[in-house]
Amino acid sequence: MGLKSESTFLGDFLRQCGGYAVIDGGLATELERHGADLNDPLWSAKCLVSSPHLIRRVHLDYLEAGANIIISSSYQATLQGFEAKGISREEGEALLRRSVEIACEARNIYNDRASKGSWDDFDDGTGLKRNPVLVAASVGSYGAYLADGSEYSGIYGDAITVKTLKDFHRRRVQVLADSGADLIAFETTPNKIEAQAYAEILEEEAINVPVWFSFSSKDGINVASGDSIAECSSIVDSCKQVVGIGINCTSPRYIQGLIQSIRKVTSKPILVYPNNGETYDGVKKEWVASRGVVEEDFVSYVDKWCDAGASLVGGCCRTTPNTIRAISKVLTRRSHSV
Ligand code: MET
Ligand SMILES: [Zn+2]
Repeated sequence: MGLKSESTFLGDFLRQCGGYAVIDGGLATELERHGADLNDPLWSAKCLVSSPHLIRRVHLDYLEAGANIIISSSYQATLQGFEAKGISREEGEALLRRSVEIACEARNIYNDRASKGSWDDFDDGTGLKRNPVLVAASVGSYGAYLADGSEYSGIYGDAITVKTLKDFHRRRVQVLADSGADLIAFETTPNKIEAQAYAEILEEEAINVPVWFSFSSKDGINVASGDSIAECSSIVDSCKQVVGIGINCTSPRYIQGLIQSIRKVTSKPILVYPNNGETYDGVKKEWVASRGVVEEDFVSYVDKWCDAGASLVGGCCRTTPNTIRAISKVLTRRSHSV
């Protein structure tokens, strides 16, 4: 894909979707809901080895719920994490590619079913029998690899620099760029040095697939580490490969203000896929429900996020196909009134 097409890539896709696109919901937490035990440093990537059929099934559930973009199971799949498990470099790279293949298989099954017309209720009145679908290859942050919840603190310690982060991420980004995915999704980025590291890799490796960046926040003002969301967004906005910027795995109640801050520094599409408002306890390795929002509340935010400037909306941890179905309804209604 040439660079010129990258500049219109997401805009063209959004037009095809009617103005708004639906991102899928939590992958790892949905795998757990289906019985997978992800208490492991590889988290959802553990299923790449043990139960790829379950990953495909969850992707398919999200497509059937209306998702236009499904995100691969490579979030916590790192060559370093695989090596710690005795998985060789070559096998690790094959597993990264496999995560994208599984998502593509789910898309094929979905397209096939749709073309056979087995979902009669799917025609939304536009004559479109099925949703256009992109596969995004997930890249989780260095904090995700640490598997201690530090993608929500962004505090990596003094020993971690832009250089060490580049060394950490470079090969995985190259492999995923060549995996056949439509785009790369840098997810849950918690600080400025990691945004900088990714941006430099994109430039140095002349990565030629579109990418999006999403940051995590725990106060609705800054990214998780306390670095300015405007500054982080500006850094990535200047990369030619970047087709969208946004927020994921952050409480719904913080999203609107963050969209407004991002909008001030970019004209690129804004994407949001919040979690359900619970917080992750990295020590106990569990989600704490205290301030979670119920599904109806989550969905009641969607119009506000779109009014503030978001055009891609989905869910992150602890959201489900039901959440995505409800988001899809809101966005379909908005698309028809554009
Ligand atoms: N795409 C990833 C997932 O849904 C994002 C996880 S954020 C901690 O599993
Ligand atoms: Zn999440």
